[in-house]
Amino acid sequence: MTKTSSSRLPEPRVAPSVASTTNSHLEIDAVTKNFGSQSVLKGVNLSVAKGGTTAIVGPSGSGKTTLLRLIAGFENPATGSISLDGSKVAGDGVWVPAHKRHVGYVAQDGALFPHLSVGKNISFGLDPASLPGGSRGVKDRVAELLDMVSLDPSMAKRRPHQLSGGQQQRVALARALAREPELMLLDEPFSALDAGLRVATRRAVGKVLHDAGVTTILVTHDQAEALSFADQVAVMRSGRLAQIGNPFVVYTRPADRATAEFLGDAVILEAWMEGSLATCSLGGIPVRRPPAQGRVQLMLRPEQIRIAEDGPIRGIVVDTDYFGPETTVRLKLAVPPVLAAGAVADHRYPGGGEIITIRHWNASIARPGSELFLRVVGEAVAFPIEDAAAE
Ligand SMILES: Nc1ncnc2c1ncn2[C@@H]1O[C@H](COP(=O)(O)OP(=O)(O)OP(=O)(O)O)[C@@H](O)[C@H]1O
Repeated sequence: MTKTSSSRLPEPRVAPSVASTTNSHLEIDAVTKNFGSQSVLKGVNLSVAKGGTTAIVGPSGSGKTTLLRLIAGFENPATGSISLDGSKVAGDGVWVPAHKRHVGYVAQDGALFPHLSVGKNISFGLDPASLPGGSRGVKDRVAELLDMVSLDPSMAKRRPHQLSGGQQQRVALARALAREPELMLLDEPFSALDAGLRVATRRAVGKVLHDAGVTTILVTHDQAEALSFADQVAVMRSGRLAQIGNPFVVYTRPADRATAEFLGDAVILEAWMEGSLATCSLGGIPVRRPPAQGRVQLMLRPEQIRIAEDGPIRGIVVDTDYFGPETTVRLKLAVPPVLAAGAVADHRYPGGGEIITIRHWNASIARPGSELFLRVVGEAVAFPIEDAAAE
C-alpha cells in the first residue's frame, strides 16, 4: 500500500456528486435491487472521489447495507451499473467477483474467526509467496498491520475473545487492510462499542485509512458519526439517496424536512416568505434560495437560537432537561411585537405560541415559568408547505 495522504480530497471539500468526476474512484449509476417483490434500492446514483471518505447514513431498513454489499460484489444489481476506477464491475452484463475488486469489508461485529489467533486472522488473506522472506515475511507484515491499527504486536498470539470490542474492531480492520484494498467498506463497525471507545476507535480507524490514502465508505445509523467521519455524507431513505453533500451542507441546508430531522435536532416553525425573508415567531429570518413564497415551513438548528439579554424575541420556559454539558430548554414563544399588528391580523403567520426546544450550557438560567430573550443567528432553511404535509 502506498502512503498517499496527499491524495485526499482536494480543497475545498466539494461533494463529488457535484464535483468533477475525473478523480472518481467509485461510480454507482442508477442501481436498483430487489429481494423477491421488495424493491430495496430504487435507483441510486453516487460518486466517490479517490481517497475520499463517504458516510452513508439513514434509518434502519433504508438499504444502506444492501448498497455496500453491491459495491463489495456480494450481490448483483437488478439494473444499473457500478464502476471502480473507471472500469465497470457490475451491470450491463459485466460481473467482476468480490475478490477481484480490491475492496475491503469490515462488518458490524468484526466477524473475526474465533478459533484462530489474532495473527492468523490478520494473515488469513496474505499470500506468503508474494511477501519477501516467506513465513517470516508474513509475521513481519502482521506486526506492521497491528502497529498500523495501534495494537501491540504481542497481541498476535491472543484469541479474539481475549480482546476488547474496540481491539477486535481494529483487528478486523487490520485483516481487511492486509489485502491492500483501494476501497474500504465499513458496515457500522463501531456500533457495538460504548460511547467513549466508539469515538476513539472511529478516530483511530479514520486516521489509519486516511494515512494510507484508502477510499472509504462508512455505513452508519448515527448522524453525528457520519458528520464527523466523512468528507461526503449520503443520506439514504427508502432505497434512495435523499441528499449527498459535504457534512456542513447537508446539516445546515438539508434538502427536505425528513433529512433535516434525521441529521439532528431541528426547530420547525410555520413562516411567511417574502423575497428572501421569512417572518415567523422568531422574527424576520433570512433564507437562502427560498423554494416558495407565502406560507412555508422554516427550519433552524437549535444552536442558532441563542439566549441573549438584548434579544428581540421573548419566550417563557416550559421545562428543561439537564444533560450535564448542556440543558435542553423548551420555550413557548411570544408574538414578536414588531409583527403583532399587521401580519398576525390577516393570518399571514401563525402568531406565536409555538413551543420550541433550544440548548444552553447553563442549567440555572432557565427555570420553568421564567422569561428569556432570544436572538437568532444565521440563515434558516425553508421547505414548501406541501413537503411538510407529506411527511
Ligand atoms: N438477503 C436479503 N433477502 C431479503 N431481504 C433482504 C436481504 N437483505 C436485506 N433485505 C431487506 O432489504 C431491506 C434493506 O435492508 P438493509 O440491510 O440494506 O438496510 P439498512 O439500511 O442497512 O438497515 P440497518 O440499518 O437496519 O442495517 C430490509 O427491508 C431488509 O429486510
